[in-house]
Amino acid sequence: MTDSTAQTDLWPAPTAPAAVDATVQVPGSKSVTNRALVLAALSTEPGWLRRPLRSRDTVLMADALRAMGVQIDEMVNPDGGEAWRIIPAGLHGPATVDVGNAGTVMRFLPPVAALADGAVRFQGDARAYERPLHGVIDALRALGARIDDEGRGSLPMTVHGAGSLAGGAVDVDASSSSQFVSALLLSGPRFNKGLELRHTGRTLPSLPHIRMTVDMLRKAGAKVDAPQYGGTANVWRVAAGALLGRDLTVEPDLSNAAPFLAAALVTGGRVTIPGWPRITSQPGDALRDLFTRMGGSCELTDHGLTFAGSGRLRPLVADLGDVGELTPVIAAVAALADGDSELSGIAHLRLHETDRLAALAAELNALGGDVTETEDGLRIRPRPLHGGVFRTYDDHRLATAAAVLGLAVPGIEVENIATTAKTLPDFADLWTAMLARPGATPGTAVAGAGRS
Ligand SMILES: O=C(O)C1=C[C@@H](OP(=O)(O)O)[C@@H](O)[C@H](O)C1
Ligand SMILES: C=C(OP(=O)(O)O)C(=O)O
Repeated sequence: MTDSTAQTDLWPAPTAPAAVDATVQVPGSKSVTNRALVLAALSTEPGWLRRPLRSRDTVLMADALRAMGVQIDEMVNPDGGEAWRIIPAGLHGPATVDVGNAGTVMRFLPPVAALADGAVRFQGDARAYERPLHGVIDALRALGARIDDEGRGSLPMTVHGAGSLAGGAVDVDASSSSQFVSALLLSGPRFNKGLELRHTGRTLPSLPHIRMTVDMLRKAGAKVDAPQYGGTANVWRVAAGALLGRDLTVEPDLSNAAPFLAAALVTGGRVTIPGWPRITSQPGDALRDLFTRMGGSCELTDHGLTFAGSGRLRPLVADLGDVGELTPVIAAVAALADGDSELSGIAHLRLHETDRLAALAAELNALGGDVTETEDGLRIRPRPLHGGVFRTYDDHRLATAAAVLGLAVPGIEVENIATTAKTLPDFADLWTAMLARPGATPGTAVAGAGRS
């Protein structure tokens, strides 16, 4: 959780002047956008991506694919947002890929590079060199790829693509990141023998994200056998075959809806997220259940999701292993609740943008909280909190979690709010606009036993 950012760049988190009453248009899903870009690049024909997320992670993905020969034209979508036209081409090196600190770019693209003709160099932010990649590197080597990582098992590295990859059966321990599985599955149809992937690890985080991968592969025409989730089977099979170009409209990013829904919960207000899908593989859909358990209620209609707080914040005892990326905002709400929370199943968060368990404990405790790390999660005992600097460790979800706390705790200054550009560049403006809504009822109390 090294903090490389100077503390001079501080954003005063606004307190909620009243119960929020707002409609928030949340931009497109990072996970869907970056999967769609990879699948489109591997297709046999051009495709469209409508309302894609434009953020640091997705621009890095698009630029990396362009560096390997894919054409991506950016246009205005007639129904709003942008439309990206993706025109696949023979993938080739030499190329350099900047992964930034995007797990999706650093894990999903090495298999694509193995299919390219030529050398593809991977580099990125300092933190990207610490995040695990061995599952992808070892698997690709077993499937026939040549990779020069100077024995590190992590970035930086060069994939020496041979224009094709044998493929076949491989064992992968993906207990440190589900993205190892998604990465190999996404390129699997283009391997000569397809792919048979057996997960050997004791745990497998973020299953909904793997389900999203399988779902999007099938919609692109791939033949995929997936284990019954929740069962004991652990083998995925992808048949070799062509991927079809699609015309896909990207759903709003439901994980990025978390801070806005949390605002309804914390202020006893109401927030509507238009376009919330009725059926989705996004893990953020679990917020409907999790935040209802924490004291709110929700209604899902054809217009979207309306979530209302009750003025009361209940603690949460939950295994968040499926939905790890929701943890920082949930932890912020839990720190304001009227009882002790226990969040488990999230040891792998130590390997995310920063060590999220250490960072959340340190920053909440610096404001007067009582948070301890457990072997696989956090124990959060609400205490009266006071203002102060909330360090964000270049982690977008630490920054949005701090904004949630700031609604109820005066004087919180968020370091480097601009780090939200990883997945939600408009965050600060959306937040301010949400709080300025004329529908707000002045004088409504803000919930939270933990605030000062
Ligand atoms: O495949 C994806 O799009 C993601 C998978 C998850 O990664 P981990 O399994 O490493 O947690 C998640 O946390 C990340 O934000 C996005
Ligand atoms: C873990 C996350 O990102 P990444 O795709 O970089 O793994 C996240 O967005 O919470």
